[in-house]
Amino acid sequence: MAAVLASQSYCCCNMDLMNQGRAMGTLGFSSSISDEFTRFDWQASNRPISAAKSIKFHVEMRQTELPSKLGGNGRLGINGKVSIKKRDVKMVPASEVMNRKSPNSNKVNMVHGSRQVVNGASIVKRDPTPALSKTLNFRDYKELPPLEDLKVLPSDEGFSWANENYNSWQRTVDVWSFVISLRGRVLLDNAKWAYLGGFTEEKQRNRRQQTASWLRESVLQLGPTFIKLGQLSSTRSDLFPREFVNELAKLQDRVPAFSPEKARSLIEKELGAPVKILFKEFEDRPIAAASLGQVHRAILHNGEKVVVKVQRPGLKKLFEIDLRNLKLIAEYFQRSETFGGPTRDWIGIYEECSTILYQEIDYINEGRNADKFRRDFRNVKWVRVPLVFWDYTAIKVLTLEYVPGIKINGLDMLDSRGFNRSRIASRAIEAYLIQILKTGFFHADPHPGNLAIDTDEAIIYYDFGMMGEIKSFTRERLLELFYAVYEKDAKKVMQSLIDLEALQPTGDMSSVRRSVQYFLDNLLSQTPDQQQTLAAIGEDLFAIAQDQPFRFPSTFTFVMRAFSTLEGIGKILDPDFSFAKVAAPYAQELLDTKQQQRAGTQLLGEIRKQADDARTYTISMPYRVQRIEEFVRQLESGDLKLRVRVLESERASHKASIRQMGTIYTVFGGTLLNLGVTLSNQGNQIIANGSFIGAAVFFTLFLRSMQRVKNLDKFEKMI
Ligand SMILES: Nc1ncnc2c1ncn2[C@@H]1O[C@H](COP(=O)(O)OP(=O)(O)OP(=O)(O)O)[C@@H](O)[C@H]1O
Repeated sequence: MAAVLASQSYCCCNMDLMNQGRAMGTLGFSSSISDEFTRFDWQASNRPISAAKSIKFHVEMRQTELPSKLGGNGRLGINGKVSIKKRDVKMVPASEVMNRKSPNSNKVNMVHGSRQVVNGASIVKRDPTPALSKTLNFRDYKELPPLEDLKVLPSDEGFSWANENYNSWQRTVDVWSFVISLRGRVLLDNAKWAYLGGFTEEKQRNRRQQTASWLRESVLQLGPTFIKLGQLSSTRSDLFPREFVNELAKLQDRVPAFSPEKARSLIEKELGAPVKILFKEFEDRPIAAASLGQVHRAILHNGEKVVVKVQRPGLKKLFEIDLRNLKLIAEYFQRSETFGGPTRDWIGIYEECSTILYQEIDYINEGRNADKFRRDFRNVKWVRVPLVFWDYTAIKVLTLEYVPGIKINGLDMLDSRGFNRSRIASRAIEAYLIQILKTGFFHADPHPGNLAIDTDEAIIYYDFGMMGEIKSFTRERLLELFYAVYEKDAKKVMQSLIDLEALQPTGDMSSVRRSVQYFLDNLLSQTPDQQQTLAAIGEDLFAIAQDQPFRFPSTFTFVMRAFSTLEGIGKILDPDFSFAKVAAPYAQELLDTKQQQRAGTQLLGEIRKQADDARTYTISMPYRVQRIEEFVRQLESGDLKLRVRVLESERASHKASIRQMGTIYTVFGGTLLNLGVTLSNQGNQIIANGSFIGAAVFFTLFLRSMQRVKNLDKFEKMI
């Protein structure tokens, strides 16, 4: 079949692509009718394709269902090689391919590349039968965009942290200089506002903005540990002002890359063989560099295109030095009023961060996470998770299937492919709802760099270093919280928050309850067109938390942050996007489940009642049973409880008055004792003796009172 297809095919390829002379690329094609696609490996010689006599396609084993209109019937496994003669190849400049509709095509030729690279091709199947004369649109499926078009990443040379032989003392000095400067800046800002006064809100914002920019630059200078912590802090709107959070979020794109020599030597050390033996091809220039590692493209000997994520050399040692200092910093912040002092749990935050950091530098852990995440979504066709190549993976090297896509916020590219943006936005949120409500295993960092869109509008996930898990216990509590919010019941909301350890119960919770009630009233009284964004709701929540004994667990803040990031992405993709609309069926499902549970409980109650009634009729009721029933009735109506309560409070007040008398006896006894001593010193022995006797009587009375209190306590324990 493949041969037939080839012999009858006419191919037009993108000239830019042809002239690159790359040894290998992959093209895919999709039928414009069925939208099923087949993948082709495009093999050419090392010289430019324009100089080659023919272009060979190695057809991959993916099955396709050729539409019957095209002569196909049912499933078809295509395997083998397809050669297309050069005279059948028409070269078209990339720009033309992108904008032009081929005369026989009912679709614009597909373009690809998350980095503005335009590669496209189409095959026009020539067939004498008019019914079969259809266009099959080719699209480069796993094409490696030319490196020249990729952004050149800044190098890490010149940064002190890039040198692996860290001098522990020098590093400590660098870190503490930063902390002292930060403290100085914050103190100066506070002093200016307090003493000079007259600062408008806008001026304060500008000043905060300056400090935030300074902080981002300093963090970049301090290197991986601080960059990662900065990125993590950009999720904590509950801890830092908005300007800081926004600046720190920019760290995502600004991390310098390390040299290919370092990358190659680390791969060799980790995988036990030189790169040129391990891979058929390995690109020295990384396609991305992040705080903890960088990503290189490569091709395995079997032709599989992969990405190799290589960890920054010497990270563990750097973490050890930095975390030692960070612990001291957290302890210092905990004591310092400037940094929120005892109202913030800095030590707890330090511990969370250190756990995350160590988890993130274990790529085996990341690979396992990717596998689990892929399993969770195996039945959801529109979510794609790269495969892990375990034979090429170690603690510091992770090799994954190369699954390129368009960045989820790359609007121009999405539009040029005719993608349905609103569907993409809904899918992004829905995938997240599945993680939170169903699988309980969620991607804790779904920023736009970690989400891309595949050729069939599927969502591709990258980076599984930071995953969150919602244990079934927590999930149940979260559901309770959801139901309580739905029922607008502030008391239940508070109880769920206490169970989730998000709220610390203190003596007087009335102010917290008022804040929660206010929040609920505002949240639920809105009409659909007044609905706040999730980000705004999150901010309200965090604002409430500022003055209350709340400490949101990191899981909660990650979930909130993830939802508001995705909601932001949703709004960029589709201005009419509504989170509530996507979430509604899930919320309804949860409410239905609750309803069913309630119905189940009611049924149980009914059965119990009927059993009781049956017993009433069949068993004769002697006097004793009647008494017991009367007793139970009183218990149920609360009479008995009321009386017990009265007795309890009576006993408590009785004890308090005995204690009060005891105190009075001691005061009198002490005074008489003092008087006796003074009189005795003055030689007035007879009156002094009288005072001593009086003192003895009062002390005896005091001892008796204490004994009575003790007896009452004993009695209370007995009943
Ligand atoms: N399997 C893949 N196929 C194609 N591109 C990939 C793949 N994995 C990663 N990338 C690209 O590399 C970039 C960085 O990858 P990744 O997020 O996994 O690195 P990271 O070091 O964990 O970064 P960070 O922790 O800062 O998010 C991604 O945004 C994506 O563009």
